[in-house]
Amino acid sequence: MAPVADLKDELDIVIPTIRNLDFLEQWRPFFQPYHLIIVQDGDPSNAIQVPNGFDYELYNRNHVNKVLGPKASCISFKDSACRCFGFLVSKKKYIFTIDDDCFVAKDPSGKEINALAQHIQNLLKPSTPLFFNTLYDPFAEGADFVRGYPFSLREGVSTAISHGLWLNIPDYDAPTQLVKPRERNTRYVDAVMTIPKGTLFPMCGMNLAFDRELIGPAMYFGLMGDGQPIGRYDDMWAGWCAKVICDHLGLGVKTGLPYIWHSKASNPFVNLKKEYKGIYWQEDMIPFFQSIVLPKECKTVQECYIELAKRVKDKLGPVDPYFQKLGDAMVTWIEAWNELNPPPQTAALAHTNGVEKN
Ligand SMILES: O=c1ccn([C@@H]2O[C@H](COP(=O)(O)OP(=O)(O)O[C@H]3O[C@@H](CO)[C@H](O)[C@H]3O)[C@@H](O)[C@H]2O)c(=O)[nH]1
Ligand SMILES: [Mn+2]
Repeated sequence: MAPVADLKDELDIVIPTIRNLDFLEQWRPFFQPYHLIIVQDGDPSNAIQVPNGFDYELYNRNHVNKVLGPKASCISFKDSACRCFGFLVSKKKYIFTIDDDCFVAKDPSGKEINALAQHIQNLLKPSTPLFFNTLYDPFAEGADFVRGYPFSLREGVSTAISHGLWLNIPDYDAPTQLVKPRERNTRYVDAVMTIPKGTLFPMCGMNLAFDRELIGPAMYFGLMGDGQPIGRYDDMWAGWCAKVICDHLGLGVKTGLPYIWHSKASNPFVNLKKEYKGIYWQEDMIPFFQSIVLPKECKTVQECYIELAKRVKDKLGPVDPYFQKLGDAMVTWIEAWNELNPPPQTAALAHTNGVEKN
């Protein structure tokens, strides 16, 4: 792999955790130069030990409530969806988010995979959503555009999201887990490809990176877990919203390398209880997202997202009252995002007027 741009001052690593952070020892060579944002879920009185030598900030539920006040209602509790709070408070251009049961995988040659470096490569190089390159990522070393690929499209578009994959425990839904409890993913597919414009995909949050300045406000992981009728659709919801907005704004989404080693299979029966409404509702959710054509007046992610929230309430509200709540929470999320991430000119104005943001 070509030398990787050093983004240590431009990228935060966001980790949701309800367990412990021992997994960081394996990632130390790759992660130590980076700042970690740890979002501790569950009981805030539990002490989470962070291995020595890492630069980090840790937020538990008390911090979420303190930072957001009433807007904290949009941040899920007791679900990996809580990770999006880390996206909100970060001040960096890039985010890499990883689960605490994901370890360093090895490629077929036995070499340890620096997943972060591959995500950075994916994000810094253009995507090609408008015309599929059959030799996959044309910007990868040793690859290029194939014959017949229009030269007018070879510049590509900016990449907003890099979606990595998993060896060992694949990200299957509960019914599939129940039917195939011992199935392990041993296939290492050496490819990165752009997901074509107009095509949705199931975004998994366990090995994911994105450009926060390009798509951050759309990376809301919804209302899941405690007090909600659904779980384990956090990343899926964010992925569908983000992909529709990327398509509208001419941004790219890539999937494939890097792989991580996913070590823990969560309980399929517990997962089924969390997922079952989602499995049923997604037969309405997917046609909804496939039908979305955002107005040309929507020029920012926030404008797109607020429009999307309106349509969620309007079109999915009749499916279940949950979507009314979700639509409102999407608006709250954007309000929180704008409050914590004011546009530069606003921030500068607030500063000159002596209105220091605390
Ligand atoms: O209530 C919770 C549960 C978990 N977490 C943290 O979130 C991640 C993922 O947890 P886990 O590995 O148990 O979940 P999986 O079934 O393997 O994967 C799901 O998680 C999402 C992908 O990231 C997606 O919904 C499923 O693929 C770990 O870091 C837990 O510590 C939590 O914060 N709160
Ligand atoms: Mn897991």
